[in-house]
Amino acid sequence: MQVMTEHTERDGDYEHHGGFPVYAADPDNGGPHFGRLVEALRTVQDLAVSTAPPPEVIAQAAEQAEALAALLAPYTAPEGHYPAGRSVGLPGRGSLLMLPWTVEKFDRTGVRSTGVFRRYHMGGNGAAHGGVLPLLFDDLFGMITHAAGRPISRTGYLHVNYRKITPLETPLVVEGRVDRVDGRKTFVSARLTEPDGTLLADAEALMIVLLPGQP
Ligand SMILES: CCCCCCCC/C=C\CCCCCCCC(=O)SCCNC(=O)CCNC(=O)[C@H](O)C(C)(C)COP(=O)(O)OP(=O)(O)OC[C@H]1O[C@@H](n2cnc3c(N)ncnc32)[C@H](O)[C@@H]1OP(=O)(O)O
Repeated sequence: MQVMTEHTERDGDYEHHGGFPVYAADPDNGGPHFGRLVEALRTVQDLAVSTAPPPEVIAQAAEQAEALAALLAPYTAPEGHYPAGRSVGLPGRGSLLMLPWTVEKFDRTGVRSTGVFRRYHMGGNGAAHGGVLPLLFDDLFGMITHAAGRPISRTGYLHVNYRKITPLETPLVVEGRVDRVDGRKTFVSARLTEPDGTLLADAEALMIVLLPGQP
């Protein structure tokens, strides 16, 4: 996967990143234990929304969670200086906010990512929550815009068509591309499918290049 490297082909005005801080991928993916920590925390998230332990177990879990928070709290760092979101070799770039998906293709012609929605992402009746699909598409559209060499852009609008119930714990594919560029505007689209091509959802969005200094 090629992300924000010196070799990525870019538009001439690429360096105008609005007011964004300068980010760089973390080549170490947060070091030898970070991926393990993120996966353990994801499993805790899955269990936190799907278990009904007795009060004494909840009390024990609360104590351990509070102890973990106290362990990490002294190490807060400025945006762009922690591995979460920059560990491009980890599912969801090592960010708990992102879906734990793996980028398989990342170039000017588009981005493809594969993964599953987990228990944590459930809405109702065993299906993925409607709100996590825009999250998946929005992050994909950010990557597509980036992979196409466009300057840092923000989402102007994002439209999702929910075509079919999105299952949990089922390998899925999301793939999208730039459809059209018009000045600062990048029109992008993507499809979420099962491996056999069954369409679950599709989306289109407008990504707008930030002006110098724009937040
Ligand atoms: C990381 C480390 C290394 C590893 C890297 C791994 C890969 C990384 C990949 C990726 C990186 C991540 C990159 C970030 C991605 C983030 C994505 C988001 O979710 S952003 C959050 C949600 N979006 C907002 O919060 C925007 C809020 N809105 C705004 O800030 C403004 O509206 C803004 C800047 C988007 C535009 O405002 P104006 O005043 O500059 O521009 P105006 O004139 O309004 O619009 C420009 C053109 O766009 C049209 N336009 C604007 N909004 C529209 C809309 N909603 N519908 C239709 N047209 C719209 C306008 O009509 C105008 O068009 P005409 O030039 O006249 O043709």
